Order: sequence, then structure tokens, then C-alpha cells
Amino acid sequence: MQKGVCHRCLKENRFMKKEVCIVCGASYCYDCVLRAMGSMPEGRKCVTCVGFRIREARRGKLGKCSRLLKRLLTDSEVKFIMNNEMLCEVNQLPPELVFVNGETLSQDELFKLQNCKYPPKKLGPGHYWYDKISGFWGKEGQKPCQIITCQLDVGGHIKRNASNGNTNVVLNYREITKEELWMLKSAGVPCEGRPHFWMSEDGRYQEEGQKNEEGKIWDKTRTKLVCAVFSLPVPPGSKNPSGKEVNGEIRDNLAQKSIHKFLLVGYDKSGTSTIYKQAKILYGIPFSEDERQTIKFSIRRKLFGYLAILLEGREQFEEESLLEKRKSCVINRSGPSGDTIQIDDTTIYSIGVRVRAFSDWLLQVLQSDNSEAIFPAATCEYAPFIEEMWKDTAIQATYNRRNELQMLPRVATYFLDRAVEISRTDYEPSDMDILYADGITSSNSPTCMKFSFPKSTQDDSLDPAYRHDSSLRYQLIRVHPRSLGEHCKWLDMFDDTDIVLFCVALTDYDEYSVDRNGVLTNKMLASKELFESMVTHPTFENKNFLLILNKCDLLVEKIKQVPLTHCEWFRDFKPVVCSNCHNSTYPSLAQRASHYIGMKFKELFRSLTDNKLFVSPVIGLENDTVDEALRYAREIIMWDEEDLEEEPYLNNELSSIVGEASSSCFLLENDL
Ligand SMILES: Nc1nc2c(ncn2[C@@H]2O[C@H](COP(=O)(O)OP(=O)(O)OP(=O)(O)O)[C@@H](O)[C@H]2O)c(=O)[nH]1
Ligand SMILES: [Mg+2]
Repeated sequence: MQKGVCHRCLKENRFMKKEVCIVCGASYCYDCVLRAMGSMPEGRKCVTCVGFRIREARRGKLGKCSRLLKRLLTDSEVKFIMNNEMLCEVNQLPPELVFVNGETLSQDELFKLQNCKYPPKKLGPGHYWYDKISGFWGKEGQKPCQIITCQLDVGGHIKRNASNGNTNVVLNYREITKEELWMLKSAGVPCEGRPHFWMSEDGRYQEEGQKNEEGKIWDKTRTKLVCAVFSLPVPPGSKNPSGKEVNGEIRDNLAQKSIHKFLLVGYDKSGTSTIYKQAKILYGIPFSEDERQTIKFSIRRKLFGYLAILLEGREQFEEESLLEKRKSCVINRSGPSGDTIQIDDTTIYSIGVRVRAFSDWLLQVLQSDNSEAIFPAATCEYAPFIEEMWKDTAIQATYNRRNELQMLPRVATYFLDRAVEISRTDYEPSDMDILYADGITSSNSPTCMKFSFPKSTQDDSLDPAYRHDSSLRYQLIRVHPRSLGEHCKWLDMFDDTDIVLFCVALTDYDEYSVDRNGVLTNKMLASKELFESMVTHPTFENKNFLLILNKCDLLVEKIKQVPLTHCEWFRDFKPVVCSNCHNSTYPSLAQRASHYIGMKFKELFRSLTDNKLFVSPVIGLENDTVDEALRYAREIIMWDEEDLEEEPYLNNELSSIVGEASSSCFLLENDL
């Protein structure tokens, strides 16, 4: 039967949702489903399929009916049918299809497994490994996906290569995977040599041959964070035992869905940490005390750096004005009128003794190697000097000419305006300060946050089933490319990513940085190279990619100074110059440049994957654009979930519709 056709009335309507028989896969439209499926004593099966075993590929969908059925029947009817579907005997998993540590299960063993306190989630036919001592559970050849109840007497003995690890580190007979090795290292477990550890369910471990048992690895927040980033399981907490779930309780269809993962990556300084922090603020995820302290320290250190630039600028201005004075003296002496009027502004840029002493000290410290060590203590101690210095007329005069100081970044103004407040002992950074400050953690280790989207007005244009999705959880993981290794070789640790948010700084086209091999490279080309290695990475085949074109605000200014063709990849950018087109509906040069860059990435993506790249322009420092981009990412994942096996063309058809919902995305989607 052709796709999109109802198996009963044979009418074709590809946009109409259909309900599918869990045995034969036949799909029925709204008008036919009740006639074809009858009273559904075993759930959604054609009348002729009742009594037959379900198609195993559909086991994950047991108990999760479509919106169509919910529209047709009352809540309690749907609940009753779904209950039957999950609990009736013929729909149960046949034990002989489940292998644990290489051995097939008996009915008894399967019962034990399904009814223990923490049973495996989504158990279907297949080959699994189970470490009885720690409770680790996973699919054969893969990293652990869950920690289930330990000491269950099911299946055979675990094999060393059960999870296909190649780290030379053995845990309860099994060689662990590299993700687990990161986890152990994060917990401070010494993994040098070829150690064999014994680890119990509560995370206490002991190296073979050593007498002492070591503390629990699960007590460390860092370990849990690493687990979250690499999708490794943590012990089922007492607060949230999953024990009862398997016994047929129907939970909300959406709540059952596992967490959706967004992987945020971009070349150096493309703005990933800004977007990450923006997301935290947007979705109400507080910064931890640790993060706040780290950022406070970095703000203060930066402030000292900005002050130093001001001080150097002052010196320069002072010298210039002295020179100017000398010149004007010469002119005055030889002037025809004999006038002796002189404007003496040298005093404006000269500073007092105390400020000069402080200034000398600061410049010296900044140039020394151990400034890191001096700063934390020094910042508070010198707060009174900062105040005095800030009030100094010479400094203020220099600050007024800050546009001439090339070394001073734009963001400096934000912090310098509040220099006195920031250097006080009781200063605590606000969310805005954190956003404007650089970085989020002191190292470049991956960071992640779980969040859900608050309901917005835009959501009304979405499918009703997704409207109230505060129960849906998302995870944003920010990874620095440096921690992905050469050619992104560590990328496979993020194999369960739902969508990659690839961030590009639009202003990179005329900027350069030194690459791994010490060669000066155009940053846009370096960004392109990183994009290529991610897109072509074997584990990322067929992944959704959303290109985030960041720093739109800065592009507007830069494009006036430097043409886009500066970058060799953009040589054929020829915007039509239209002298009469000054009205606001006509796209600006920056908009056209950003379209064009988006299009270049789209072309590249299509040539590498045959898939469609989604694009979203963003200003990292403005919350609404970041919100829009993340919601767009959510929409893209949703289309994927709209059962693509039934309607594979949905993706393209919908993109323009949804484009309208996310206005800034629309611009690109439509034009390209
Ligand atoms: N004006 C403007 N500045 C931005 C924008 N996005 C980021 N920035 C600034 O660009 C700089 C780099 O941004 P980050 O978020 O630190 O970039 P990153 O990707 O984390 O860079 P790494 O530290 O190399 O990982 C910071 O000073 C940000 O404040 C933007 O959209 N507009
Ligand atoms: Mg950064």
C-alpha cells in the first residue's frame, strides 16, 4: 500500500494523521479507524489481527496512542484501550527473544527482570549485558544505558568485551568504554596502568589486590555532570524510583518521551557560551554558586585589564598633547599676528601621585607571569584605589575618548561604567553581568543544563499535542571544539544528540587565528572546516543540524568597513546595489550578507549529506533571538517525531509553514 493511503477507504491524504495497527502496520484515517479496529480488546489492532503478536519494532509505541484516537474517544476509553494494549498476554515480550550476557531468558527470569525495583526501561527483544555487582545494564557492544537492580539472577556471566570497551580498564569483569573512563577520572579514580576495579551498586570501589575500599563515586556532583553530558546512567535516586512504572500505569504520552538533546558547538569565540548562558537565564536555570564565583573572579580580572588599557591610553594622550603643545609653541612664535594664545591641555591627562603609583603597580602585575596568583586577593584590597582612580579627571577624559583605544573591546564599557561597584567587596554579579562576562567555567570542559520551554504565544501555532510541553525536558550541552580532539574524534560520545546547534560568528570572515599547526587561518574557513568534520562524522550521519548565525549586530557595523569578499569562500557575493531602496522593507547589506553565508553553508551541507540544513540568525546578547533559535530547534525535532516512516515528505512541506512561526528563521528559509 502506498504511503499516506488509508488501508480501508483507500483515500490518500498525506497530511491527515493516521492510527496504525501494532501487528500488521496498516494505517487508518479518522473516519475508518473505529470500523477497522473495533473495540480494541488488545489495543490498536485490526479486527483480523486480534490474537496475533505485535510487530517488535512497534513495542516502544505500546500504550502511546496518536492524537487521532484521543480526538475520537473519551479519555477513559483511551486509557482503557491503552491499558489492554500494554497488559494483555499476547502483547507481552517473548522471553526467548531476550538475551542477557549471551543467554536467552526463561519466563521466570524475564518476570524477575521486569518486576524488580529498578527494571530496564524499554526492554525489547535483543542482546543485553548486565553487571550483577554494580547493576550496570546496556545493549551488547554499547556503553551502559541504565543502572538496574543489582544481584538479579538472570542470564549468563558477563564477558570482558560486553560493551566493546577498549580502555584497558576493567570494572567487574568488563572492559569499560571511554565515556565511562572519563566518568571514573572525573570522580578521581586513578586509572593508570591496566587496573581492575570492583564496584558495588552504591558506587564504592576497590582496586583488585588493594585492601582499601574507596568512597562512593556517585557522591561527586562533577561525576553526575559528566554522566549527564555523556548520557551515562546514574543510580536510580530514592526520590524518583522507576520501579512501579512497568506495571501498566499509563503515564502521559509526552512525559514518557526521553530527554531531547541539543549539542551546541562552534569555533573559538563564536558565542557558544553566551548562548548557553542566555538559555540559562531565559529558562530560569540558576547559575550555581561555583559558576557565580568563577565568573565574579573573571569579571574583576577583566576589569583590571580594561583599566590597564585606559591607563596606557592616558599615557599616549598625554604624550600626544605634550607634542601638540610644543608644536603650537613653535607656530605661535613664528605666527604672523604675534598672538600668544595657547590652549594648554597637557594637565588634563596628567594624574596624581597615588593614582600613578597604583597605575604602575597594575601595569607591572598584568605583565608579570603570576598575575593569576596575585589577583583574587588584590581585587578587594585595591577597591579604594579603583574608586579614586575612576574619579580622576585624566582617567575620565581618557574614557571619553575610548573609541580611539583599539585594544578596548566594546563590552568593556558595560563593566567600566560600574568599575567602582564591581571592585567593592560585597559585589555579586547580576545575570546580565554573567552574560556579558567571558566564559562560564574556568576550563573548557563540557557544560550542560536541563530545561523546558515555558509556554509562549508562538506556541499557539503549534500542534496542540506539543503546546503544553512543560513536561518535556530538553538538555543543552555546550562543548568546546578543543575538547572534541583532532577531527572531532570524541564526537561519538554524543551519539544520542537529537540536534546539533552549530554556531558561526558572522564577523569571522575577516578575522584570523592560529590553528593547531601554527598556521594563520581565516576564522570563517576554520569554522567551515569544523562544520565539515562534524557533519561527515560517522556517528553524526543523518543528524539534524541547525546553523546559528551569531553576532548579527556586529555584522551590521563590520560589513560597512570590510567587504564580505575579503574571505575567499565568499568571493562571489555580489549584492545588487539599489540606490532607491532605502525603505525599511528592503533587506540591508548585512541581512543579505547573512542570507548569503547561510546559503553557502546550506550548499555545503547538501553536498555532504543530501539533507537540509536549517538556519537561524541570532544575536547572542539578546534573549529573544536565542529563544527563537532554540524553539526552532525544538520544532525541527518535532517534525522528526511526526512518524517519518509514514510521512517522509512532511519535513520539507512543514518547514515553510513553521518558518512563519519563527519569524527570523523565516527570512532565511524562504529566501534560500
Ligand atoms: N555584540 C555581540 N557580541 C557577542 C555576541 N555573541 C557573543 N558575543 C561576544 O563574543 C565574545 C565571545 O563569545 P563567547 O560566548 O565567549 O564565545 P565562545 O564560543 O564561548 O568562545 P570560546 O571561549 O572560544 O569557547 C564574548 O565577548 C561575547 O560577549 C553577539 O551576538 N553580539
Ligand atoms: Mg567563551
